[in-house]
Amino acid sequence: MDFMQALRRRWADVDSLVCVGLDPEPSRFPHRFAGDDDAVFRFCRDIVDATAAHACAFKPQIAHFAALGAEASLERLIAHVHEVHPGIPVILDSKRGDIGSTARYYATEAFGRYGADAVTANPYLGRDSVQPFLDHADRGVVILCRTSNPGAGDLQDLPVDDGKPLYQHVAAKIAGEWNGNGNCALVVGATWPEQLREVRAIVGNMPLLVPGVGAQGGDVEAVVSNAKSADGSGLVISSSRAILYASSGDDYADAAARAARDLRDSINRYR
Ligand SMILES: O=c1ccn([C@@H]2O[C@H](COP(=O)(O)O)[C@@H](O)[C@H]2O)c(=O)[nH]1
Repeated sequence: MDFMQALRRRWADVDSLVCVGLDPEPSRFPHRFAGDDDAVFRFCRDIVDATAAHACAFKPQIAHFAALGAEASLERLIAHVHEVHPGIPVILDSKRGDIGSTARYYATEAFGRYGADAVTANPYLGRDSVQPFLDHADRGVVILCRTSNPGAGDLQDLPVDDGKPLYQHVAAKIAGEWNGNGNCALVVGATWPEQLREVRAIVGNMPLLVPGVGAQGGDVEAVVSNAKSADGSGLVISSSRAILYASSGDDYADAAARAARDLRDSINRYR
């Protein structure tokens, strides 16, 4: 089953648009992990196992592992998801973007080394820089369009040609030209509900990865109302810190499960 099929099946099977972000920060781990050499893997594994029933996808952020020298933990974590929770797609958030000859290696890193089902990519260098990812037709390529951060508009809102902002051209180009294999999705931040509405109008039913609820304060009702697809799905709404660190006590896994379930329920109220 390819990434898009797996995602659609998962939306339906668990009636959830929640993506659980995996952004390990050892200083925020519960005390029981102090001195544990394998803390990054074990903490993330516990979160995965506790939240899987409510998740349409998992999204590990590569810098959170690489900065700790914990790439091996990331490999094991993704293998764990595939082995213990088959059918839940893993989106590796690495936002890669480089000339084509190097991008080939980034594609091998994401899909070969880590075994991710999808990867985030930066379109700034143009189509040839994303093509090595697009060529993996069974994997998803989730391309930055209108990011969740405060400075997103610095470049992404610059008017192009007809006065429309750059992010709308990115959305149109990817939906119209880069999606020949049907494996593209876009990143649009939950913090920008109006832009979400604009992008949905441009891309039809293409999946949107939407980070920015939870710790960044995005409004769930506005996200879902403005950006759901025609059938009430189409969204991968990602939350990391609000789920991972819902409790710093020994109930961290149960608290994470409750946070993921509550987010699912709150999203479903507006679908
Ligand atoms: O526009 C973007 C693209 C990616 N991210 C990533 O999502 C998570 C958000 O974490 P929270 O704790 O839920 O705020 C993080 O890994 C970012 O790198 C994003 O926030 N915005």
